[in-house]
Amino acid sequence: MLDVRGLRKVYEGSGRRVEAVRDLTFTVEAGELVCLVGPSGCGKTTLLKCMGGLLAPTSGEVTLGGRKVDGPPPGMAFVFQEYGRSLFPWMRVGANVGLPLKRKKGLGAARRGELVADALESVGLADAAGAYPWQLSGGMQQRVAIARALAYEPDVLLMDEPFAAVDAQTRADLEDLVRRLWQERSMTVLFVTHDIDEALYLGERVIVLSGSPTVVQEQLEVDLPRERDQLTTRVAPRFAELRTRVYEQIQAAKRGGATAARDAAVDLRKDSPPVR
Ligand SMILES: Nc1ncnc2c1ncn2[C@@H]1O[C@H](COP(=O)(O)OP(=O)(O)OP(=O)(O)O)[C@@H](O)[C@H]1O
Repeated sequence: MLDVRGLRKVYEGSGRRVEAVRDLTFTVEAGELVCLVGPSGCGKTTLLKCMGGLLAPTSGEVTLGGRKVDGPPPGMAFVFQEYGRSLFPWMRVGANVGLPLKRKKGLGAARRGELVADALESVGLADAAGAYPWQLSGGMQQRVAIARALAYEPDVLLMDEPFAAVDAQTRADLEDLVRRLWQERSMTVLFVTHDIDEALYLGERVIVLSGSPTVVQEQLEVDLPRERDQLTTRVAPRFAELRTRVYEQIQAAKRGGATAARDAAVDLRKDSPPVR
């Protein structure tokens, strides 16, 4: 459904040339929850911006439901890392959440109000509509950002390291929130993180990226039970095996770039879960 083919992105300008993404090809099926994990600076944000039509690739293409993405597609919503910057401080929470709905044609004020209330309810902030973002904690502000994406009723939700700036306890709660919302709302979710444990806890599939210039190093199915729990899932022997495997891949990528990483992938595949 969401297809990335031969995606390459080179930044040029100010006497600097950076090949951020070299050659990325993968597919995310409708209704999947896929995590992308890779070392810092490997081009994860660049990739998401290209997927969301916010940045034009140098070559290759992204298609959504067979249509080429060349601007933000209807039905796609984003949640970024910097919740502090993504919410307008002079608008109340309800107005922030309702803002993108103005892009949806033919939506009356009453329906907009329902969608906002429903989204805030979904993230446990039903009573916060009248507050200003700066009156809320960091974790609550990130919930507001998630509610704003949900109110839009997206088919596809792109999340770019959304929990990097919150404390560990809040992060665990927000991870559980994402899994619950994904199950309840049947959305396609693509979640970018540099945190291996987070990728494995959340994802049904994990795509491991190499260091920059980036290629897809490996994709693995997360064959953990669908019902996950912060206590039991993270200490399961299978979770530890998967974590070791992804960690090895990322280390190989850092040591020797994409080629060494692909060699490591071949070794690891001998006793591995299904790889697409
Ligand atoms: N607008 C830009 N102009 C020039 N170079 C850029 C631009 N944006 C990103 N880059 C470069 O592209 C590379 C990938 O950056 P990107 O932010 O996509 O990586 P990332 O994996 O999201 O990083 P991190 O994990 O640290 O957030 C980096 O070398 C970065 O300096």
